[in-house]
Amino acid sequence: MIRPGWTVLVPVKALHRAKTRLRPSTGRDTAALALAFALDTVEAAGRARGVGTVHVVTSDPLVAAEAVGMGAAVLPDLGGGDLNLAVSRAAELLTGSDAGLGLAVLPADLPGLAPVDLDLALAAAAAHGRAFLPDAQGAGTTLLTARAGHRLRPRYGPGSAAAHQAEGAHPLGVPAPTVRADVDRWADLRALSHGSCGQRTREWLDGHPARRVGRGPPGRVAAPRAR
Ligand SMILES: Nc1nc2c(ncn2[C@@H]2O[C@H](COP(=O)(O)OP(=O)(O)OP(=O)(O)O)[C@@H](O)[C@H]2O)c(=O)[nH]1
Ligand SMILES: C=C(OP(=O)(O)O)C(=O)O
Repeated sequence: MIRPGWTVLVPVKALHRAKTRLRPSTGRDTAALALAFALDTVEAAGRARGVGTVHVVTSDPLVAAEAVGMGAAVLPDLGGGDLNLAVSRAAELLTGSDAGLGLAVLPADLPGLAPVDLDLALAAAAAHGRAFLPDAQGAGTTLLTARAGHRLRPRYGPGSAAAHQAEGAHPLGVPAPTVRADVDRWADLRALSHGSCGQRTREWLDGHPARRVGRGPPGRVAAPRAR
């Protein structure tokens, strides 16, 4: 059942292939950390008032099982390793049965995501047929939205902010730092305060004390350092 509000797609790469840029810092635990990031992202998205339904797009059975356990829906990854194709095919599956859906794509690496920030970004996105939120550095993209009747046309990858703007998506300038703070490298994780991370990410960090990240006051998301 699709609840009123934005239908959120969270693409999650197969864990054994995920977060390769973190491997130098985490070694074999990268899969467990990627799972923690993903589930914390899904949990926070589900708590945003403007979100109706969260769909995890994945081929990974463990991710799928955990997502269902959290009350999220799961869509198959039909992208064959291509993120943009995975997102587009998942969107087609949803809009094929309900053309009235507003869709929002969130990467699964936002462990500090605050529902209030996501609500702020989604409220701004509602004013545009298609919109996107650049990542903290400004060159990439985290949130990508398409109102009902508009196609997402995802262009994730290097330089995706410019690519999405070139495709006619409106760049959102709202102050929603936790929606922009995707974690690709260890420096990104260190820029988050321990208290602002989701529970699963905190538990992973607590299990790896040698790698404890910055200890800003709970809830503060420091401006991510340059990557
Ligand atoms: N379902 C699905 N999700 C993907 C795919 N590629 C990337 N993602 C997700 O898209 C978001 C951004 O992915 P990347 O940052 O490019 O990949 P990553 O695994 O997070 O990190 P790296 O391996 O270091 O590039 C993350 O949430 C990934 O899980 C894909 O082919 N299929
Ligand atoms: C996928 C993207 O970036 P990253 O791989 O750094 O998460 C993006 O910004 O479009």
